[in-house]
Amino acid sequence: MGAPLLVDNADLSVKTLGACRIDSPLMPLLGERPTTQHYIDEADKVLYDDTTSMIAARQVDLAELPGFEPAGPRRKIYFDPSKTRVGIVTCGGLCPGLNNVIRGLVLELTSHYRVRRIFGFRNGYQGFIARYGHDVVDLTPESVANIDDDGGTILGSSRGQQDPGEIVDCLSRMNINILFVIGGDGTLRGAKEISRVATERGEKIAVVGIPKTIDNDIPYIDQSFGFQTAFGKAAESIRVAHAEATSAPGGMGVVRLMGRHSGFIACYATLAKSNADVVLIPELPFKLEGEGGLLNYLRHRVVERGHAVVVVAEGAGQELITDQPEGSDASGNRKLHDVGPVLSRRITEHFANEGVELNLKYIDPSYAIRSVPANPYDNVYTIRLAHAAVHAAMSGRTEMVVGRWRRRFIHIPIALAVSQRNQVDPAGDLWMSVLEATGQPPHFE
Ligand SMILES: Nc1ncnc2c1ncn2[C@@H]1O[C@H](COP(=O)(O)OP(=O)(O)O)[C@@H](O)[C@H]1O
Ligand SMILES: O=P(O)(O)OC[C@H]1O[C@](O)(COP(=O)(O)O)[C@@H](O)[C@@H]1O
Ligand SMILES: [Mg+2]
Repeated sequence: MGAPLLVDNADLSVKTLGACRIDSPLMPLLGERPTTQHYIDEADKVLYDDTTSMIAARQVDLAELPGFEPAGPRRKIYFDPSKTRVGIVTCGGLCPGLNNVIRGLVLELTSHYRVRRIFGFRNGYQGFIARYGHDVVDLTPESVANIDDDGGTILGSSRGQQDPGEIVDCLSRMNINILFVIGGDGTLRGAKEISRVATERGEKIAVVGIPKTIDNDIPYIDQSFGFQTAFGKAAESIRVAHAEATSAPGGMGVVRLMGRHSGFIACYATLAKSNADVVLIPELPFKLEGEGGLLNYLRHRVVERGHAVVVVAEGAGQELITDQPEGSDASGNRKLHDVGPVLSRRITEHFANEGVELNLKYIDPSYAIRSVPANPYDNVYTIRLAHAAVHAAMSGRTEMVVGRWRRRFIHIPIALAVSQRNQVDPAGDLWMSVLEATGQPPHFE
């Protein structure tokens, strides 16, 4: 759940393609400046641990404390901008802000580094594979100027595994030096494979990721881009559910939100509009029946208050559904059972058995929360991530992603970014806030 203390400097060290010998065109902007609370020098580190007890537990000297490499422009870079060719790809499910990242990469590459050739690969990793026949897209400042007005991705996306060898063949044929991958854990595993094959072949290709996850499930990132937009949109459904529930006798709203393995959207959307009575997340199994079960709790709530609102993340309560077939999607992700309708049916049956009036309204806004344009916060966040990714790649960093950790922009090795899943910690302060806001018991058991 939380980040393990076992991480050390070796896990945080970022690979590079070689020595940086070229003066960065950003030198005039950069100059010489020391680390402050608003700026980190490239030679400095961002501490992994951020409490005195965590640092004390290390029992090492200050210089040995594990730290992330800070993001930002380097004074010397690896690639010669005038000869650098760049590819960009978006993979996996949609997330608000994908177009913003594409736009940010293109604008930074062209306006500051004067890179001249940027190719967009269509429909995820399929775009590299000849038999799919997807054209590459020339990306220019003009072509990306206003793409951030729309949700989705102008490049398209896909699931389904592709051969990293064929992907590297394509990159070599096109003389591409830098590949930016925008995607989640699956995409980043793919990116790591691409980087491995390129290295085996002696190809100097920088592979830099901008982590995309609407579920906020990639670790070492305070919050993923698009997440704030998504939970803000999800909160609207909770508001609607509350209005329905309070406007009918025995009113109940059930809102199902995305979140396969991590209940962050459910928690944040609930806190953004504190009128849910119960939040159910994948991290916390719950019981329906019995004195301490969910059904009993909801019935009391409706009898006492006249209404109730339940927010359920899609991965919650999977253990309760045994009569639906198992399956997986094209990328091998397990297909989940649809908990919302099952939960609604069980609530309806329970109220009927107990003779308590119920007016249940079920709302599932799933795709409506991830296909929207980014909000102003995510506009800012995505452009800053894009800037950081371009600086990292031009300096020859590879097999890494950019992220924001404790408000500092940092480089994270892909291996570390996919080493575990970020989840809501039932013993953490986020879940405590949810319990405070809803008044629900810590467990339904
Ligand atoms: N272990 C892996 N190695 C190589 N490619 C992978 C791996 N896991 C997933 N991928 C590929 O990455 C792409 C996106 O993965 P997916 O799981 O659909 O989305 P996300 O990146 O959001 O997790 C797909 O083309 C998928 O086949
Ligand atoms: O229906 P699709 O396109 O396969 O995607 C749906 C799934 O992707 C997710 O949004 C997770 O994707 P990310 O966290 O990688 O963005 C799940 O919450 C959701 O079930
Ligand atoms: Mg994934």
